[in-house]
Amino acid sequence: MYVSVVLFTADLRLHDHPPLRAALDGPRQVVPLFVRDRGVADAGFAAPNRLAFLADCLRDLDAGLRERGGRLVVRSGDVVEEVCAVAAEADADEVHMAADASGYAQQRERRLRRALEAEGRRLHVHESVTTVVPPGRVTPAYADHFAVFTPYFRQWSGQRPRDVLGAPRSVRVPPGIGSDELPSRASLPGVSPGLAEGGETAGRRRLAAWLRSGVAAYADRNDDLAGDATSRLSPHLHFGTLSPVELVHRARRAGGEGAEAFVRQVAWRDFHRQVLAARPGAARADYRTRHDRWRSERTARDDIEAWREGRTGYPVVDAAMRQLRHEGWMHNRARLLTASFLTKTLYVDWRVGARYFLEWLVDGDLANNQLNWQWVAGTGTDTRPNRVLNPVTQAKRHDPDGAYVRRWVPELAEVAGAAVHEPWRTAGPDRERVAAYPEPIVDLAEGLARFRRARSRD
Ligand SMILES: Cc1cc2nc3c(=O)[nH]c(=O)nc-3n(C[C@H](O)[C@H](O)[C@H](O)COP(=O)(O)OP(=O)(O)OC[C@H]3O[C@@H](n4cnc5c(N)ncnc54)[C@H](O)[C@@H]3O)c2cc1C
Repeated sequence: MYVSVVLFTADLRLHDHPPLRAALDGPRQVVPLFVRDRGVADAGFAAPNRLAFLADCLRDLDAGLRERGGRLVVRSGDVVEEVCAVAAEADADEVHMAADASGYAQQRERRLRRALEAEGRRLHVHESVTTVVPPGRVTPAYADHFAVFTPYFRQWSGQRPRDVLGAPRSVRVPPGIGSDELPSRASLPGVSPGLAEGGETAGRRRLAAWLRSGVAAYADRNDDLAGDATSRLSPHLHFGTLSPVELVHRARRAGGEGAEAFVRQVAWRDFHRQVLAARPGAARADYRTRHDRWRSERTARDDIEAWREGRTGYPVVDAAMRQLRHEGWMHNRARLLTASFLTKTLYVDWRVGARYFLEWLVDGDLANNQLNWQWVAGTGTDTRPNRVLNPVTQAKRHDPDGAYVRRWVPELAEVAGAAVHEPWRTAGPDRERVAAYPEPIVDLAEGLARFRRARSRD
């Protein structure tokens, strides 16, 4: 019997799964494998919220495989050693997996190919994580990648994504392959109380609800902080419990302005992946440096701590940072505001903020996080380096009646209307009512002047 191993990575689903479909093509047995990779933990990427979501995903994937006569094999350790060990145990002929963008993922693929070929086995790599332009795909007109979103999107829109693949009806796993126990979210410490449920079942439910009653209004409402009118599909896209190809097909089928705007936003995810695939170093270093001499972490320690804990005295910034800790997720507009506040008002290195986001975000994703941080800090692709988002005017525009701030900052719950967005100064008229709320840690004009002085040195 021909045996294949399917290594699940950032594609923890059964629907529209090219590696699984290829492995099942013909009379074959398959070992569906997930490795809890020591390399990912060593890189500091194993944060509690993502581990909890991942535990849900693995349990759901195992349940789906069992319904089809199979099961998920889970191993822990070095990914290459574990895949080779399982392939040897199962006497497998080949391994199938998805391509991905980060330097780590590219190195993993190279190591795995070498190790498997040394044992006479083949590695097949599929496009399962992106939608249209896959990581590492060279586009002759733009050397190795697109640095500007608009021409990228033009090319992206001109290509029809491949057809959606159905979930398999049955999966036959060879007997006797040992597996670790499946992890469970209940046993994990430090998880946000409002964390969403993981897994393909939850993801498909969310997608169906979004297409039914959310996407049509996306173009008008996606920046409405209190309305929560975005899809919240990002953790499902990050873990691959939803296929981006299926998502785009179904959104386009729904049609209309909202769906178009939504699909354009999904293309940003591919855009960042093709940048990271070509420039893996951009996960750590400036993509396009401005030679910033950021305040040192020691000098800015108190400001950084206030920002992390949501007590800067700027209500919308504090609301967003508290939402992050409570839910492990934050609205895109809030991510933009808080990142701008850290890098351009406090003048703190974008890496400090990016690291903190990765500690908490359930969708924390190297490509999207690091490159969005750089976009805001003005060191990234396609960016306006000196644009600063004023947290007060932005809050009045995107949370006009203050509902978002009042939801997350209970000290301000009694303050009516848009007045809630003003930083609460000692001399202010409502100060007594909001005595528990902190003084602003920085004067906006001073923060901006510091930023402009620093950038004008270039
Ligand atoms: C500083 C900063 C850090 C960020 N870190 C991450 C991160 O770690 N992981 C992450 O998935 N997104 C990140 N984003 C992008 C964006 O904020 C989130 O994708 C979005 O808020 C997720 O919510 P949603 O699924 O409701 O988005 P929707 O508005 O419903 O969009 C649908 C999907 O499109 C993609 N998308 C939307 N906006 C962007 C964008 N700007 N860049 C790339 N893809 C996008 C996401 O996959 C998202 O799920 C970051 C943005 C900023 C400004």
